[in-house]
Amino acid sequence: MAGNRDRVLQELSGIAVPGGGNLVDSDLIRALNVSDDEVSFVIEAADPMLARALQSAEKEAESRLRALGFQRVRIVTTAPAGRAPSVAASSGGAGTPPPSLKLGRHPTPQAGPQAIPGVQRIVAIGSGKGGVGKSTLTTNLAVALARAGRRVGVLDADIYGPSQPRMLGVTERPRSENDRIIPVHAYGVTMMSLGLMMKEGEAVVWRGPMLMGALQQMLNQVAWGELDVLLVDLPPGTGDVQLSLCQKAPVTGAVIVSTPQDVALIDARRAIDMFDKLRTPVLGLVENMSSYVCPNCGHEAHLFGHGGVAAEAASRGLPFLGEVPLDLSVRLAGDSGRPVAAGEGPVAEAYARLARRLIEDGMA
Ligand SMILES: Nc1ncnc2c1ncn2[C@@H]1O[C@H](COP(=O)(O)OP(=O)(O)OP(=O)(O)O)[C@@H](O)[C@H]1O
Repeated sequence: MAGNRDRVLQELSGIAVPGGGNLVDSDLIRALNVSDDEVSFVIEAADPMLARALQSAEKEAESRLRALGFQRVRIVTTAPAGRAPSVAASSGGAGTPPPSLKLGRHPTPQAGPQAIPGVQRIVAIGSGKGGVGKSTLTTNLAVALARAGRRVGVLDADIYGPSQPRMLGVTERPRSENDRIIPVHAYGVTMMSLGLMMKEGEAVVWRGPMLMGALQQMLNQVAWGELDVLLVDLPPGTGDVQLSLCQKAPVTGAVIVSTPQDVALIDARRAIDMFDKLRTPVLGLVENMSSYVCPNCGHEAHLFGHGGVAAEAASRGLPFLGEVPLDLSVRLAGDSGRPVAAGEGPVAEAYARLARRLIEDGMA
């Protein structure tokens, strides 16, 4: 009950913590769940020493909440096992001291979505299912938009599998200047990715709050400059990153990518429902791997079916933005860091059509 939750927060804000402040305004409470007779939450400390120092605050919270009438009170105090990975970014040359940037800190309290100065629109590219080509679409759409004269940025928020650096052929590390991260540029696109801050293959082991902190830094600490549109490559599914993005930034809307297969469409529906719940408009659907034209005989086959995404869009009253064929050149280009949209041919034209559609509809 909302009233119970407010009472719990009020009680917790009366409990002082070492170093000043209280449990609530020091942003230590996570996963608060309140029902009629039960309350549970996590106190997340920045390090194990602080976690130990917070034990008396935990005890006090438990007895105060029991005194409020809660039958069951479950509190867990945790701290990250290791230090957050620090940024290995350098200004390029060997021997240059690394800049004082650290990604993966806890999120700083923010009253609501915060605009990025100079950035006109933020468009999230999402999918319900992994591997449907969301990152490939983001890269190529960005390149096609840049070729059409738009000022485009790509924020690679696919935190568990950042692939924008590889697909845009970028290996240089971002620089820092006055505590700001200077993004990199390729094919006319301004880009920033966690993948540029980590060694290749290094798994990101951050948990929810640190992920949110990293995303917040990528939105607000990167010097994005003047952009008509910032495309955000989301991780697949419906999780913390999607939620944080819509809470921390004024997202113009989301484009959902799916293959025509039923299983992908089921997951795409989940993604659409999630954006509805987050009150982020779904700007439209894109069908990827739509058709396959045999390079030898020219026969067109529909390996994953065809038209399913357009039908889904029609049944939901959402715009169908267009389709991209299944073509070996897309993968080869992505793997070699030379996006297919930067060249010529039918696939590059498919991305150019999508870009024109977004521009005409005022989304980019
Ligand atoms: N239209 C296409 N034709 C051929 N191959 C494609 C096409 N679109 C994507 N691919 C290939 O499919 C694979 C998955 O694509 P991609 O990484 O973009 O998917 P994703 O949805 O972003 O996946 P993830 O779940 O990792 O975020 C890649 O190897 C990519 O090159």
